[in-house]
Amino acid sequence: MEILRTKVEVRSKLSQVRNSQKNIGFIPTMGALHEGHLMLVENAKLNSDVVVASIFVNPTQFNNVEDFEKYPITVDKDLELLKQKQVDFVFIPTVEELYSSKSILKFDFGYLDNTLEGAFRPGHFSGVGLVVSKLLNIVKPHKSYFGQKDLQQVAVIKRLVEELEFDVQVVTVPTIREHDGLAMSSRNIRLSPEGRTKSTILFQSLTYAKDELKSGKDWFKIKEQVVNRFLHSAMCSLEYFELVDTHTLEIKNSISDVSQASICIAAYVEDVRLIDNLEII
Ligand SMILES: Nc1ncnc2c1ncn2[C@@H]1O[C@H](COP(=O)(O)OP(=O)(O)OP(=O)(O)O)[C@@H](O)[C@H]1O
Ligand SMILES: CC(C)(CO)[C@@H](O)C(=O)[O-]
Ligand code: BAL
Repeated sequence: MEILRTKVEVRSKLSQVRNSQKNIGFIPTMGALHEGHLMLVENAKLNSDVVVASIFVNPTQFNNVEDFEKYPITVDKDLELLKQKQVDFVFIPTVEELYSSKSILKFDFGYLDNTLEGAFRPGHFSGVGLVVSKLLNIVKPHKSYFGQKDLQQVAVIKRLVEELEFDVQVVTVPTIREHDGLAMSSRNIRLSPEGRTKSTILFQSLTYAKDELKSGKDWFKIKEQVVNRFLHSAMCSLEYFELVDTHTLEIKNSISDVSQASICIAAYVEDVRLIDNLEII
């Protein structure tokens, strides 16, 4: 496995790969790797000749300074895991390397910027759009892999790729969970043992709502129950709990007029903000 730190190195190594007619699979990450990230790598390994991962905690996508400063960093362990998975190249740029000039470009993803994550994290998707555009332009992969855990991010990136004509296929990989259902996330390691136990409320709320919806219960009643459950749970506070069209992320009040629906949740457990979602149909 080769570690690349500059854009020049990445461009030079990967143009050789492309010239030898090999396919490149790319997994962008912010590090603090877990089984969810490794599943993206495994998918890439199955479908590409050469696998490239990046580790970069992108400052422009953080709307909250404390969240940025507390973002877990475990580079040595990450490199060990990527090596075990036989990743070919890892790109680890510094902030100066990717943002050599202070960016003035902003992305506006319209509706996607004003709902769910967009509404609670102003500027977040603009930062994601910016860094993903940079990474795709530097790595020029044939396929790029993203987790379904960040459902809205997938919608944003698909839109970015479509509108800016990036020549890449966006592949979505299902969410990998802990044994008790908690979606794996780098931020989980910030939870105290008690917070970790309480954090199952997210997945439990999703599965409860899915079962109730399937048995015909009214969405507003289900949502009320979930809101109440959070109000009675010390350490946990709900930010949103919404039924959406899986593709457009449009908010729905029932599953009667959609072909694919998901429930999306964001909640704080202690001071850690967690998100998750579950496909309903
Ligand atoms: N549990 C998971 N299952 C599948 N993919 C995941 C999972 N967690 C993260 N990913 C995907 O891995 C990629 C890199 O994500 P990132 O490095 O932000 O990790 P993360 O665990 O989502 O961290 P956090 O949510 O704390 O920011 C993204 O495409 C993300 O959707
Ligand atoms: C796609 C991404 C690597 C961009 O920084 C990040 O948002 C993430 O890890 O999901
Ligand atoms: N995986 C999402 C990245 C973020 O929370 O900023």
